[in-house]
Amino acid sequence: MLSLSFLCSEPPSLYKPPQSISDSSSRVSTHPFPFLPPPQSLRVTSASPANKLKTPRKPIGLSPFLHYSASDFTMSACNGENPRIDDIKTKIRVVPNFPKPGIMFQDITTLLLDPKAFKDTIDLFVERYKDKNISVVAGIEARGFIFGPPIALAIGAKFVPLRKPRKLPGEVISEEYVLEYGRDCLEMHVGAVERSERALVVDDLVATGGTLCAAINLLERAGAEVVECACVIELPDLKGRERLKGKPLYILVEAH
Ligand SMILES: O=P(O)(O)OC[C@H]1O[C@H](OP(=O)(O)OP(=O)(O)O)[C@H](O)[C@@H]1O
Ligand SMILES: Nc1ncnc2[nH]cnc12
Repeated sequence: MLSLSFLCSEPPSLYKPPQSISDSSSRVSTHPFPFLPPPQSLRVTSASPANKLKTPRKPIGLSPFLHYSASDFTMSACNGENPRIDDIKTKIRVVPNFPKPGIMFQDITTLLLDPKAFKDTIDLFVERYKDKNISVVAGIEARGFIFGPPIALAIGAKFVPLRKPRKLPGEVISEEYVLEYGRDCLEMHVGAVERSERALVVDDLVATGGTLCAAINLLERAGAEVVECACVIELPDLKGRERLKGKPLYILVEAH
């Protein structure tokens, strides 16, 4: 097996612990759902470099936590996008101190329990990418495998899994990267992507941006053009979008 390994650049700043965590011994607290903790101050946004190219972003002040722009309202055929995003953000559980102390873990498994919110999530991405001539959706293990395939099927693109080391059986290229809580590596099958293909990278969350950076590097080394990266959640305080080599990032929800 041929394995070429490259190391992504260090993140500009790693995770800063939250100012107060009420329950440091337990990972789960209370929530509107009996079994879920309360949502953090999640801010809803569809801002991305791609949007900025189309329409200047102008918050219209619906709420201190909801930042909409004119372009947000034009991205959906019936202007129903923001209620959908509002609902999606309430379905994401925040688990303090997982997988280690100080991390506020954004848990999308609770979003998956709600078929409407899960479908709305996929639909929002499909509406954005269906006419963008994308031939490859590259999903990042593991949670990018949940959102990537339904998007790929809906827009008529192939799905390419970007996997953790030693999971793919064929010849691979590899990229190492630095995480919010450790180091890791992504691999892609040689031949899965052809030169000049237009690729979308999908994951559940961008934190430091190291994972997306590694994914972009893999696709570009194969000769593909990375059109955009798409995630459900961004942790903007970690400035991950600054590590994406100038590629646009589209997200549904910001978490602080
Ligand atoms: O922007 P970054 O700092 O690179 O972090 C984001 C990545 O971290 C999480 O995956 P994780 O590595 O925890 O793996 P998992 O999906 O297999 O749990 C998340 O699903 C992203 O892939
Ligand atoms: N805070 C977080 N929640 C969920 N996944 C993550 N990956 C990196 N940071 C994360």
